[in-house]
Amino acid sequence: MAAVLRKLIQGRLPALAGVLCRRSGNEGHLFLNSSGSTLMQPRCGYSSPTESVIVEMDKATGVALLKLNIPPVNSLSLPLLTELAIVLDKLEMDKHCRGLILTSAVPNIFSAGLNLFDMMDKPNEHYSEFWRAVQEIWIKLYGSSLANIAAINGSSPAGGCLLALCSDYRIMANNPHFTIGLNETRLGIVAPFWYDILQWRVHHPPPCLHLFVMALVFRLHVHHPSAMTKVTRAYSTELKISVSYVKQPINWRSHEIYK
Ligand SMILES: CCCCC/C=C\C/C=C\CCC/C=C/C(=O)SCCNC(=O)CCNC(=O)[C@H](O)C(C)(C)COP(=O)(O)OP(=O)(O)OC[C@H]1O[C@@H](n2cnc3c(N)ncnc32)[C@H](O)[C@@H]1OP(=O)(O)O
Repeated sequence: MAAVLRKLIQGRLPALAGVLCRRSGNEGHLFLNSSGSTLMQPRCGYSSPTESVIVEMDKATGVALLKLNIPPVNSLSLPLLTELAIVLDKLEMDKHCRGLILTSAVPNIFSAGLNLFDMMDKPNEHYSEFWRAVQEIWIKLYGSSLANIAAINGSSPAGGCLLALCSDYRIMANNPHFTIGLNETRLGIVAPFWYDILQWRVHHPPPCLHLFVMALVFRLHVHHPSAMTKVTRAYSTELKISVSYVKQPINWRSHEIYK
């Protein structure tokens, strides 16, 4: 398992899509266009520079690979947040989808955080709309019923880091040039109180979560699918417990865990 994770974080994340497609046989690529509708693409490897969120769905595993695709730095602009929200809604409603991996199609950058130009020289209505969109992504990702992993394949400052924190689990490429953290505090931008929830969860991961995520990653990479079936059977109880742990209620402050 350590070897699998090492592969993942040594810059091979983009290859994951290929792995998923080769494995599934009946794969499709789901793209969101600017009007919010999705287009199925029958081929693996297709890419369009105009699509801001690329979704590659592996029907065999029920895992969707989401790639942020707004060069140069995947900054979280209002249009990107809106498109991402639509994609998350669609996946949430897709009964075949069991999990998602959030990553980037832009080399060396996961996300540069909130789009700075959405936070300056705009009317107040824009700020309200923008902030609502930021909170919506948090609620959709953190509150999702799908298992979700952030595959951080590049730098991820500020809101990019927060975006990754919304996921159940994070794997970051081991590259000394990739940075992550809340650099925006230097500008006086302070994350709101609900950021505590994410921070707390990262520092106190439920023990079973590791097993659950390891199983998911293993499922994606293993060359013999039957091996995974055995693992799933052997650890079925742990997996059930994991799933119940993964999605802590958002109003978790009342949860015993916080007392
Ligand atoms: C959605 C979140 C949900 C979870 C929410 C949970 C809690 C949230 C609570 C609060 C959120 C508030 C806190 C967050 C605040 C922010 O995110 S503020 C944004 C702060 N971001 C930054 O400071 C990033 C600054 N950028 C960099 O450090 C670097 O650009 C880089 C990302 C490391 C990439 O470096 P490099 O490859 O060298 O590229 P360049 O620096 O040359 O940049 C290329 C062009 O991209 C423009 N750009 C960079 N960052 C942004 C940005 N954030 N917004 C808009 N544009 C950006 C940069 O200006 C360059 O443009 P030009 O080529 O010069 O035109």
